[in-house]
Amino acid sequence: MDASLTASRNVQSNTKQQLALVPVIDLLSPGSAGAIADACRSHGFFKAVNHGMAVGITETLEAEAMAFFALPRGDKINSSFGFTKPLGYGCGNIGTNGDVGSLEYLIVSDTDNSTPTMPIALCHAMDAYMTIVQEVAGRVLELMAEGLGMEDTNVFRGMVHRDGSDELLRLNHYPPSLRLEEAPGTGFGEHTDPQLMSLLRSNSVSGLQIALRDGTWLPVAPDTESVFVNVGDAMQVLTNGRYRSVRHRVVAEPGTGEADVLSRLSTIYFGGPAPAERIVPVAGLMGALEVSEYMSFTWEEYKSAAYKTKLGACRLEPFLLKELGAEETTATSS
Ligand SMILES: O=C(O)CCC(=O)C(=O)O
Ligand SMILES: [Fe+2]
Repeated sequence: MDASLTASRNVQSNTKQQLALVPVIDLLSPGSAGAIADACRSHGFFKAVNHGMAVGITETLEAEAMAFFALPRGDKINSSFGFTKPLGYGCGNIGTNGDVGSLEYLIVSDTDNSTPTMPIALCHAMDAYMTIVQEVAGRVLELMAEGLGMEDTNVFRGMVHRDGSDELLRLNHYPPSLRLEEAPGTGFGEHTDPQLMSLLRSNSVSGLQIALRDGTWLPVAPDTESVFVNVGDAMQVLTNGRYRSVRHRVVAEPGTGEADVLSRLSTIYFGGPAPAERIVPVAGLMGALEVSEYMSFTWEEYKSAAYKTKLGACRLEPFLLKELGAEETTATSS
């Protein structure tokens, strides 16, 4: 066989194998910025180790969250009374457009301090967690900029860590008792996160899957010691498509015997900008002749458009500048 053909086949199959693995990045290693840029381009997702988050704080949050979700349903509903939707407690629904999932959740915002009747220990645990997760988010956002060779490595971090920025913390709990008869297996349906990026931690119960670029689903083994990073839609636009948001979902495992008593608990930090922030490709990143792939919009406009769609919709699609051609459009919306 032609040696160059064999070599090219090997490269293709190596690339496929590499894609099938979740990139693992040591945030303290000297090459982390480059490795993060590669992962954000290829997967829009990676696992961060050596992130420096205090174990005690994450364990306390997990314990307080489990205690909260163990409360009677009425108490959980009452405890988030006063929150403006989508903040607060919810069960079975995801958003307001008919999406369902086998989970209950609690969403709080960093700027909305109206936590009227939530258990005080849980509030403290969430505050403490928010402080440490924001530090990791800042570091990751800086490395994301550095990996693109940007002169100002504070651009993304500055958007998310600013007065009035839209930072959320979400606790998701998937008890076997909530498994859906009408849509078995649906823990949390496939979607991309709209923000710049999300940081996800979970207990040791599996379920998270990410979509690779070829559309295949890759199960992500849970790892209680690591933080998983999702590239969000806003980052895709800010980098004019260099970094791609990742489609992901949670599959509710059928569970047998022992596994039936295990519930997945995940904690997700979403790093979004202030409502009036304009989401356009960062000027310092654009080549001389490069044009934006997207219309100009504010975070507020994007968020309200996203909330009107079904969870699995390609939410960036309506903002694509179609002149780029049909092929480009299809590739970007995946
Ligand atoms: O609960 C999980 O593990 C992931 C959920 C998720 O993707 C989300 O809340 O946006
Ligand atoms: Fe998500």
